[in-house]
Amino acid sequence: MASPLTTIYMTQEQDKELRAKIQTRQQRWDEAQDRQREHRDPKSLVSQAIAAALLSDMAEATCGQENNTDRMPALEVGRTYMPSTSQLQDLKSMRLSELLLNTHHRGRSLNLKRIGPVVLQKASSWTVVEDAEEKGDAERLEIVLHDESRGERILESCTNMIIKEPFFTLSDGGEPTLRIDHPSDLLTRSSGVDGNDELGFTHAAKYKTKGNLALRQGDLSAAHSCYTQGLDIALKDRPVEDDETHELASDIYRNRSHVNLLLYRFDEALTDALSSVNHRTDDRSKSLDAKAYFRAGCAAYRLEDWHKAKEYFSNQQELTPEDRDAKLYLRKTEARLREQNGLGYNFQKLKASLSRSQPRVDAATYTGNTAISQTPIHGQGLSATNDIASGDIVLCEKAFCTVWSHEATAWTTMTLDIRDNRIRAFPAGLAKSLVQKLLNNPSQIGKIQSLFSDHKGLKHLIMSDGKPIIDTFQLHDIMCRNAFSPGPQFGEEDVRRASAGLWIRASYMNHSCVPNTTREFVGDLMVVRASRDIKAGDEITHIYDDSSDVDVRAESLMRTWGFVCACPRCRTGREDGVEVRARRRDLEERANAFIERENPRGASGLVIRKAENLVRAIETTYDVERYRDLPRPALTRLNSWLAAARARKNRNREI
Ligand SMILES: C[S@@+](CC[C@H](N)C(=O)[O-])C[C@H]1O[C@@H](n2cnc3c(N)ncnc32)[C@H](O)[C@@H]1O
Repeated sequence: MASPLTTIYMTQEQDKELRAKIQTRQQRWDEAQDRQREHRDPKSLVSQAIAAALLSDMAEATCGQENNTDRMPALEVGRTYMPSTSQLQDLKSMRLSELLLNTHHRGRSLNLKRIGPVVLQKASSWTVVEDAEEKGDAERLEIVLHDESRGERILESCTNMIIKEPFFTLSDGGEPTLRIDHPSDLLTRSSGVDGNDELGFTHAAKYKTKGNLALRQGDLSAAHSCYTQGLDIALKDRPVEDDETHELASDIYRNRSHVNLLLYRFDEALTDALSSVNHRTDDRSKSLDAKAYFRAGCAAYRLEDWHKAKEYFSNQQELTPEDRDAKLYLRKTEARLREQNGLGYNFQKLKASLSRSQPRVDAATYTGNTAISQTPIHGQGLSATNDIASGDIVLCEKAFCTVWSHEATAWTTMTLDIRDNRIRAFPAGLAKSLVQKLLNNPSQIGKIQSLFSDHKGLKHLIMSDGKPIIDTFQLHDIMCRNAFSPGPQFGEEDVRRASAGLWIRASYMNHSCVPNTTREFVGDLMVVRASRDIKAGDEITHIYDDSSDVDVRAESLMRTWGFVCACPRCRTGREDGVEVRARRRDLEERANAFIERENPRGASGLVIRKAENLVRAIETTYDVERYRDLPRPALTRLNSWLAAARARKNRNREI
């Protein structure tokens, strides 16, 4: 995506191979349908897992990163199903031996124990599990794509787990498997933390101490578990009015807020920090409350709720007027509020703050010139709330989520979508980061769910057993229709690990081949400017794919966004006929080769005349009448080259 998401064009051979690889699964399916569910010997399954784990470790050690598209993991997509939205208490427990192949066991739950190592593959992780209560049988359990929580691999970090409404099917390799696509279908109890200690106040204090120790050792997940258990005990057994318990609970909330900030769980960090505030007037309490407000402010800042952040940092400053952090963060928050209110960005400063290790800007989103509304082009879109002059900012949006090609989290996978039989490049790394961010911060789920996608999925946030329900198929389709690439800002782009991001407000902009805006990126800040005067009420459009040839553009618009563009430019382009378009493509290629070869600085009169001849030749491929109000993109680069060469020549003459 100079355009949208990086398209990886595969050779016919590669395309055939990939389809074959994915489709052998179908044959295995047909074979498996006839098979009775066999007894699965735990020992042999565990041995398979050990061998596979060793092999995948060796592959990792010897190959490192794959270096061609063949080796990109391939996923079949489009076989969607809903995540479980039931509470565990409403599900009837079942045994592993009752599983039926190709079945979603709705209304049931499985209590399992991991008995094998975890085999880590790029697109999934799998292990071996047995029934927690009925030994003797075992099955393969696989998490597709999203085996991560709080920065830890989920399967590796737990031994006991419950699957809600289990889906028993075949893996890509044809193995009967308990498959988990939606992270909320799996409930785990973290290993290493004993939840069955004697209850009582002294133990809540013990958990606090254990949590502090885990925090010092950098084990954030364990620290979080300890604090949570400490809070459970403290709040369950003693009335909160009890002073001692109240103070202990406050301490644990404040500490857990700190851990949550480190875990990027800003929703809980905010509620924890506010729950810990005591409003007492002695110096010690004031200082602890100031600390809590600082944490609440940081959480609100990361959630980009600038008004709340300002309120909390102001509360902190009131309690501890000399605190330098409070002053610094108040200043930063006020700068964000100015940006949000349209009082301008310091682009120079923002650009200077960027580097490969810091590719994201500290800036707010400004959407003031736009409104979301129904549009004639398609569904919802953006319209201008006031007149915007050519060159002025329409909106500036900080990405909700990005991954950069040079970051470890970036990776692209190839998908074959069985709904339209098309192969696409999918930013799987971005998908994982997005799921993680939403699981960590359920308050953000609604705005993502409202974005356009083909798979409708869930309409609003549902919490179940303390977890937000995430429909990963819905997120997959949302990403396919809305993600963009911020381009190669920090060095070469690697197609196997393409940079990609999601900008929520900008996602509402429909495509036009004659758009009224341009977009550029400053790190993860998308800056959209008017490319001509826009009147209040006009729809704001940008170009999803700017290939100059109508067929190339149409293929990309259909492959990536699933629509046929009916604009005058596409209509006129098609009317040109095959021969004229082929001639134009050929001339454009010659023009591009010319530009690569010839430097406009110091170009001789002869070279300039060559460029002028090429311009004239390309112009003959555009019918004057039909193209009167339409752009002629095959000329854009060459005309810029000519303008630069002539300007240089004139300057030389003046000297
Ligand atoms: C990023 S969304 C744009 C917002 C979308 N209209 C909505 O209702 O939220 C992209 C999707 O909008 C539709 N779309 C955008 N521009 C279009 C156009 N010029 N013609 C037809 N459909 C378009 C396509 O379905 C595309 O996949």
